[in-house]
Amino acid sequence: MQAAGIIVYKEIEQKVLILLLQTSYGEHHWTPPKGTRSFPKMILSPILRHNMSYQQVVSGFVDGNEEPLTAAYRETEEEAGLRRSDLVLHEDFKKTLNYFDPSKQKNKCVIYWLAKVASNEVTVKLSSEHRDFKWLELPEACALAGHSDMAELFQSAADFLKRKHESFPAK
Ligand SMILES: Nc1ncnc2c1ncn2[C@@H]1O[C@H](COP(=O)(O)OP(=O)(O)OP(=O)(O)OP(=O)(O)OC[C@H]2O[C@@H](n3cnc4c(N)ncnc43)[C@H](O)[C@@H]2O)[C@@H](O)[C@H]1O
Repeated sequence: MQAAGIIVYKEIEQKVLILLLQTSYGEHHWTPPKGTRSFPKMILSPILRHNMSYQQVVSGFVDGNEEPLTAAYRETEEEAGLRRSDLVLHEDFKKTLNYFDPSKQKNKCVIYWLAKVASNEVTVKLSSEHRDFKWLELPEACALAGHSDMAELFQSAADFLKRKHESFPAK
């Protein structure tokens, strides 16, 4: 099972705050916006949100896979209400998590990108799949996500940003 998502963050007073969403189902766990490239979403979402014709969508589906980054953007918009234009993507950050999903009894592979909000004024709008969201500093985000591989991912994102800031020092 393949999924894709985006670690969305904002910077306030030189603090990096990571966006986590809490599911409204199951164990109510917290993750960044992400999701599986599922058939119903692929069919309905472009039709409803992007005015694509049914034929365009079906031919895209039959032709192969939705690009993982496209899926990551789509999931972020569906789950958090943040559009592509609300985000500034770090194209050189891309990491994969592999784990066993106990609820679906399947191995899962999730590709994550990293993006900063274009403006700190953006508003998160949840879908019915989530019941809460938080912007958290690294230690709190790691604790709430609750999985060591996710904590390592957040840490590698923080290290990546630190290196970037160091290579572009403030004047
Ligand atoms: N328990 C449930 N009850 C009812 N409906 C449910 C359900 N679980 C999923 N659904 C349905 O599935 C839909 C969403 O499915 P998807 O469209 O597949 O979206 P997703 O965000 O990838 O799903 P999910 O929350 O299951 O995945 P995650 O990997 O975080 O989490 C999957 C599992 O892996 C664990 N996990 C998450 N991240 C992990 C990590 N980094 N390492 C190890 N385990 C991790 C989580 O704790 C969780 O147990 C929902 O709309 C809902 O209808």
